Amino acid sequence: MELSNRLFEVMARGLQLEDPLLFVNAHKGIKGPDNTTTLRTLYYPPISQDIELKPNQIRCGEHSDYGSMTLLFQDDIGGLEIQCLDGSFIDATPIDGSIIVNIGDLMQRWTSDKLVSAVHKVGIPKSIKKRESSRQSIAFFNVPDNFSVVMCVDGSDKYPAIRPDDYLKHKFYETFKI
Ligand SMILES: O=C(O)CCC(=O)C(=O)O
Ligand SMILES: [Fe+2]
Repeated sequence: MELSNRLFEVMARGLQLEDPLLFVNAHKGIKGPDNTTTLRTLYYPPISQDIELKPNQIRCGEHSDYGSMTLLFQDDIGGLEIQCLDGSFIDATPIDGSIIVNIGDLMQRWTSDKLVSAVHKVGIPKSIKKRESSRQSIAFFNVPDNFSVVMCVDGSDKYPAIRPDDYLKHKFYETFKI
């Protein structure tokens, strides 16, 4: 949480916002009932050699995270890939002691596309040894408070103002059509 707040402040200062704590303040309810920030551990079971893989088999499908910012801790197995602006994917090769910072969709809306949400997926490691090991990652999905309003910080109307909980409902609907 402390690290997220430091990064939120750095982002706001980098964007030269009038209020450098704008993003920090929109996450103040993080421990309460009106904030859906989540810490999730993700376990990918080992893939033994006798398992038949489909062509282009992946461990986690292509997506961007819907919140403001995700801090992602991965082990040394690898497989995470990030999409570049030209549409190709590059490996986010694990670096010991590092954390991956992914911008989420709500931050992209908030900053009128100045910060772009990172499309990513988890593929199968090429090395047999790594494939046969399980993979563990931990994601800290930051989401602004339900009652905050995400509106373009540059004063434009590129995206209509939206509450994070309404945005989540809209995303669920788009994904599952329920
Ligand atoms: O396990 C990973 O490295 C990524 C997981 C992920 O992207 C997600 O859960 O949103
Ligand atoms: Fe993700």
